[in-house]
Amino acid sequence: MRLTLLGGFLGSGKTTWLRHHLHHGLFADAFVVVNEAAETSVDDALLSQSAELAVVSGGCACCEARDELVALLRSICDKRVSAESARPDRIVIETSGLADPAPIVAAIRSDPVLAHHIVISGIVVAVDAVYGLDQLRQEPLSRRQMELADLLVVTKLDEADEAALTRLLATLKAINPGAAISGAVKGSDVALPDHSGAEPEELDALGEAAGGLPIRALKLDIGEDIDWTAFSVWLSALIHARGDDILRVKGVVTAPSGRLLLQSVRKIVQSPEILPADAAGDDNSLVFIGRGFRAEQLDRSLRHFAGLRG
Ligand SMILES: Nc1nc2c(ncn2[C@@H]2O[C@H](COP(=O)(O)OP(=O)(O)OP(=O)(O)O)[C@@H](O)[C@H]2O)c(=O)[nH]1
Repeated sequence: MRLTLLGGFLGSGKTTWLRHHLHHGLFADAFVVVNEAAETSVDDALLSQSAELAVVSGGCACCEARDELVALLRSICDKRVSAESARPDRIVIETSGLADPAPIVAAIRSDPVLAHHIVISGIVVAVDAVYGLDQLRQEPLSRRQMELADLLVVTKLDEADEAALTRLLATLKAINPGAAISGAVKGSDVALPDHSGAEPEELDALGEAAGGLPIRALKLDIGEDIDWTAFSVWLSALIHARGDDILRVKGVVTAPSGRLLLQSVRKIVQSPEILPADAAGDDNSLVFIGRGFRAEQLDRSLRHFAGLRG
């Protein structure tokens, strides 16, 4: 089986790109494994409509959940052998935004069963056209992900400033000259601008601590009796004020207008997407990923703002 590892930093556009390619043939019939750093079922709610799917949610597949991932891949190999079927012939693993692809590749290659059945055919890394350069400057993990890619997919070209984009492209070329680079808008391939004359950024060496405090994921239950207007004002204000620390928010809420997928990447908030009533997913909890805040602080702030006790 050919295996594609799909990585990229928090909110870089992995799920959007994969969802598009599941619908449009590149990964038709692939078995999809989604790895989430936090327990949120947003990605499987979005992807389960188009693929056979399994979720590894006990942490990042490069560390805490590595054994879980290996066991899952072994079970896919066993089923294929016992069914004497050529399917699936392809696996895609969407890693969490906090995963380093290298230990995942090493875990697959060093397991005798997996090494026998699985060929790693490529590491695809999504790069956010808006925040990619900042992430290269500040986040050691993000830089490592981009350095390891065989294919760098620069996403969100529709949001990017052209000068910053050509600088990002030149910098990607400089840090990973062997990788192919493509562009995407909402998953569809889009031509990249000419960046042959652009100067790459001189990146400083990043120690492991360069990103400051560790990035953590936490889940906030918001309950069912919340005042939705107060909640949405609170969330917008929070992201506006702390969007450099709160790197990613996502979750599903049951609001009066239906089941809504809410998400933001730093200060960019997506318009809520209405999910089918029967799509997978836990409602009324949001996952916040970032640094410099605690669950109790967020909970207290929300309750105070929304006038809730408890
Ligand atoms: N404007 C625009 N928004 C995009 C594009 N691709 C993704 N997004 C938005 O960016 C946000 C994050 O996209 P996802 O595909 O969920 O990113 P991800 O890398 O899977 O996120 P995590 O799994 O949480 O790390 C969502 O709000 C998407 O709708 C794009 O090409 N253009």
